[in-house]
Amino acid sequence: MPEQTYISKLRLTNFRNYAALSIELASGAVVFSGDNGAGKTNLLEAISLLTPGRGLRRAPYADVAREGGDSGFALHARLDGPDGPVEIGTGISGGDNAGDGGRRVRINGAAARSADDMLEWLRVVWLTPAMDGLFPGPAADRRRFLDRLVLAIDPGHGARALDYEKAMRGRNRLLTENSRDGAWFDAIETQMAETGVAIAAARAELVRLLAAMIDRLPGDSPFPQADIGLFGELEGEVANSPAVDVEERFRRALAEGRDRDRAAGRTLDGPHRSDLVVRHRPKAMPAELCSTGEQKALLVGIVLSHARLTGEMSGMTPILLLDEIAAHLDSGRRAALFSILEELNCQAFMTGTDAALFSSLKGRAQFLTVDHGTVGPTEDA
Ligand SMILES: Nc1ncnc2c1ncn2[C@@H]1O[C@H](COP(=O)(O)OP(=O)(O)OP(=O)(O)O)[C@@H](O)[C@H]1O
Repeated sequence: MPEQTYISKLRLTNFRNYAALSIELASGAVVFSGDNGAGKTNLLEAISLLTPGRGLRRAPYADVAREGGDSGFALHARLDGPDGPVEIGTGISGGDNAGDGGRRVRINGAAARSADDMLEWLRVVWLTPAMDGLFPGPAADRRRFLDRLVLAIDPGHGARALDYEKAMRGRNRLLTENSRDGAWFDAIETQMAETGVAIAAARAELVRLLAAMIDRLPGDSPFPQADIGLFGELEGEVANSPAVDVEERFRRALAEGRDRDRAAGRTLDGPHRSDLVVRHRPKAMPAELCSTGEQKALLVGIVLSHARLTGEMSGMTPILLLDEIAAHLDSGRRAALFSILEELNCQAFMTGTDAALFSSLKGRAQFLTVDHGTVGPTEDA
């Protein structure tokens, strides 16, 4: 059984529409309700910055800093978990160069080497309305979703992806500059082959483990089982051949593809072109052809299975951010979601304009009302 990790206290300074906020949080379900524009998603965004990356909106930090503030922002969380309380702080300082150097992270008062260090203490996973178009939408969004799923069980994945992108940008520059510097190409392509195959292997492993977890969803679950797979040459090869052989083949393919890629002005093959393929198992239908509600239910099933996997792999329960989760779910599905969340023992933040959608959680959740930069207990909850 993974041990529960949860945020017991959250403090925001100059974060979006919050000038200063300090709230105590319960360990299970937490419901934020309030009018449109009150600041519910902003709270989830703050929590999503407790994991590496730019958070659930992928916004530039300059946009996150409160309008009318000093161009900086800070957030601070107190975590309670198996290792006792941990204090995590992150933000950017104000002034002319706000955010230029990325955001700073402090853990228990000491500067972290990188944002990846936060993964030692907590894993955060989210589902937002922006992800409703994930299946019919562009492959890049599914790749990003997939890579976030990998990161939650394999903290080295972020650095790997950055190294690959950096090398690929270098190669693309050589291509567009029409460079013939073979030694320089060789060096960059070797790096792309190493990191690219590592990325493909990590994705393939995640899909294998997650598929096994999805199989544990009951066949009659309101969140249908998904068949998941990867579309990508490297991901296919790593399943069947030793990584060194795949690396060598990819390195050779890159070298042989230079003229073609030069004509295209960019690298045409590699894990940056792969895709996550999802099918609705009970309907035997590609996910992108399912109804909006069916797609949402599929996605919820994947995210819940992934939460279970993350707990089992990392030994700590992930923190779930479920923005406007009740909107597309009928009351039966909502009740099923709440009981799965309780069984997973995760701290789960849920938002909605109407607290009544969460009424079956009365007495089992913390209800907070958000009102233009303030947060207080919801009356009648
Ligand atoms: N940098 C910023 N400084 C001040 N206010 C901001 C900043 N960025 C966004 N806001 C404000 O935050 C509010 C949006 O908050 P948020 O998206 O959290 O709303 P919400 O409660 O989730 O609403 P909805 O129910 O419509 O999704 C808007 O009023 C917006 O103007």
